[in-house]
Amino acid sequence: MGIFLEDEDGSISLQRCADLEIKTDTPKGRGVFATKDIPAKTIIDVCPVLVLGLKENKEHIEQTSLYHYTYNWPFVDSNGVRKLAQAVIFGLGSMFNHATNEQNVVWERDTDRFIITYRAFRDIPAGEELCISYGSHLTFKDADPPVLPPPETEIEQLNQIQID
Ligand SMILES: C[S@@+](CC[C@H](N)C(=O)[O-])C[C@H]1O[C@@H](n2cnc3c(N)ncnc32)[C@H](O)[C@@H]1O
Repeated sequence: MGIFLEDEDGSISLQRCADLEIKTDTPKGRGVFATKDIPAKTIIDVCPVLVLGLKENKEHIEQTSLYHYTYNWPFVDSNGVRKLAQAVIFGLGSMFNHATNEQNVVWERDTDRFIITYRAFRDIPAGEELCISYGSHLTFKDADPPVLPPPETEIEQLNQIQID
C-alpha cells in the first residue's frame, strides 16, 4: 500500500490534516468539520487500530457503547480461514459520521500494520462535515433526509427522451 511513509526502522509516519474541528451539537452527535477548504486526496488522519478478539467482542464489547464505534477487520486465522473481527479505531477515525450520498472521505485498511488512513475523496469546502460511508446496514436512524426519487414529471420527460 503505497500511501504510507515507512521509515527505515519500520515505523510509520502519522499525518493529520490541521484544518479540522469537532462540533458537539449536530443531529448526528459529535462530528468532524472542515475549518478551511481541504483539497481532494488530502490525508485527513492516519489512525492506529486495536483488533479485538472474537470472544471478547461478542461477550463484552458488544454489550457496551463501544459497539457503535468498531469497524469490521478481516483477518486470516492460523488455519488459513478468512474471518471477520472488530477493531477499535483511535484518533479521528471514531469520530466520522455516516452519510449515504454525501460522503467526502474514504478510508483504507492496512491489515499488516494495523492502521487506517482517511483521505478526502473530493474537494471539501470550509464548514462542511467530513463523513464516511458505514455501508447499507445502519444500526441507528439516519439523520440525513432520505434521497427522494425524481418528481413524476422528470421521469416522464426522461421516458420521452428514451423513446424518441
Ligand atoms: C463512530 S460514532 C461517530 C461519532 C458520534 N457521532 C459521537 O458523537 O461520538 C457512530 C455513531 O454516530 C451516530 N451517527 C453517525 N452517522 C449518523 C447519521 N448519518 N445519522 C444519525 N446518527 C449518526 C450514531 O449514533 C452512530 O452510532
